[in-house]
Amino acid sequence: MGRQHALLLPYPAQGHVLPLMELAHRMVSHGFTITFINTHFNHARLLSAMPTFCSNTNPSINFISIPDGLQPGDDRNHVANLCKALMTIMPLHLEELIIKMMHEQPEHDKPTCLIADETMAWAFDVAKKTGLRVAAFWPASAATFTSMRNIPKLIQDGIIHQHDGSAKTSGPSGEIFRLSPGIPMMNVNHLFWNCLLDSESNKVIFHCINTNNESIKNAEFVVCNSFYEAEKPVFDYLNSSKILAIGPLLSGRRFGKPAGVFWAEDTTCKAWLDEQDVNSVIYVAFGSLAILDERQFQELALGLELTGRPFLWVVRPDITGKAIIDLPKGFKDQIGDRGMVVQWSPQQEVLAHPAVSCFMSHCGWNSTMEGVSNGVPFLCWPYFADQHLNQTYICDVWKTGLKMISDENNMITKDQIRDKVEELLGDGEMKKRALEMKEMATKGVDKGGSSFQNFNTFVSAMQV
Ligand SMILES: O=c1ccn([C@@H]2O[C@H](COP(=O)(O)OP(=O)(O)O[C@H]3O[C@H](CO)[C@@H](O)[C@H](O)[C@H]3O)[C@@H](O)[C@H]2O)c(=O)[nH]1
Repeated sequence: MGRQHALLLPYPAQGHVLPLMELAHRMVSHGFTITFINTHFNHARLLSAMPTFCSNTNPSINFISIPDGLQPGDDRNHVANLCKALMTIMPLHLEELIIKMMHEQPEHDKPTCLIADETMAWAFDVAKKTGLRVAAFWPASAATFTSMRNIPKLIQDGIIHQHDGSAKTSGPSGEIFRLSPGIPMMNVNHLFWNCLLDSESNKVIFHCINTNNESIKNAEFVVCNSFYEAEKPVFDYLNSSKILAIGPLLSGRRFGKPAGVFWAEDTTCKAWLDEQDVNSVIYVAFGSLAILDERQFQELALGLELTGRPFLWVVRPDITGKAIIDLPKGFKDQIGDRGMVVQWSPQQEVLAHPAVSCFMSHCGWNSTMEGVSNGVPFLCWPYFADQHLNQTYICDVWKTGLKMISDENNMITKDQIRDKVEELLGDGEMKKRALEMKEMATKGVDKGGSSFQNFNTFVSAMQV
């Protein structure tokens, strides 16, 4: 058996690149050579966040890039425009790349398979055409995956409209349904494609998902960054040997360094955490895409001040969508050493630090899995996409967190922030359950665990 050469293609966003890069490192440890295909735009970001990025990486991983179809200066956080551009332009570049590699590389080094993000399912058609084996990577929950695969059923059951996936029956809290007993309740208005900030984007993504539902039939496996024990009813409902839970990929104990981040990590917060009491620090971070309006941003700062507790707050340079970020007047003096603000943290290490007591999060799936695998309870502040459903898992299924709730002015107030922190940290049962989840997650990835075994099944099958 020769050394297998896998092409890995992420959706071009931080929450997708990071876990796929971790998968690349794990595959290398099982004898694969990897070509990791970023967009030109993200490749440049990775290099500017860490100039030694490529040279410091495992020599069995080769980084290359192709165009994403957008122009310089275009907004790449606009999910619908990005997806449209990717689907139109990228297939040609990917096909050209594969054909070139097939021609130019020596026999023992030719690519053998493509593992692409499920949201880039058009790539499976390209791979099939060029004779590569295909697997899909799904970076989020199996519940979200299931909701997308069940679009035909939701249409048939009269839950969503066929033309755009929106709710058929409307009400103040949307229509709530359950796909099958044990699966978390879902709100039609919170389905992934109904939650992308504007109706045009929702429609575009709904159509992408329908196209992907066809292309994914080409994939031999779907490897999912979740673990069986976290979503047992969903995996049982899917009842497919093709869908393999192999997560959590990103925890405190990662294989892969460098991390593959788009912003330089501020590692000074680790020394600051070392000086804090055990189980004392509120960690606040909203992933790579969420935006807070300026009023809400200021209120959050005041809320953290009001808690009187130490906090570590990730304020991404684009968190308010504006070039300049204004903290409330006098905030830094008021806070002194009690709080630390960074632009980007080494999050997996932060969450594994004993000083961290809770995680105020937008509930992106990676952040959710990272909190879970470190036994950290959550304060949930979802923004869009799958994050409401992830909140349902945290608060209603695993019961390891509390929901932050907007008031009539669409604000999460400073008083609520203080009160929810106190409620969460005063609830010993919540922490106990979080530690139980941690134990399950850890067991899953340890030798002999469910994710460990699924990963072995996957790599062995792709090596035949
Ligand atoms: O200061 C920070 C903040 C975040 N992260 C990392 O960045 C990743 C963020 O991923 P995630 O929590 O999933 O959030 P998003 O960046 O918002 O991810 C997008 O992709 C996810 C996977 O599909 C979806 O679940 C989200 O809704 C979607 O917004 C995580 O690994 C974090 O550890 C850092 O390393 N440092």
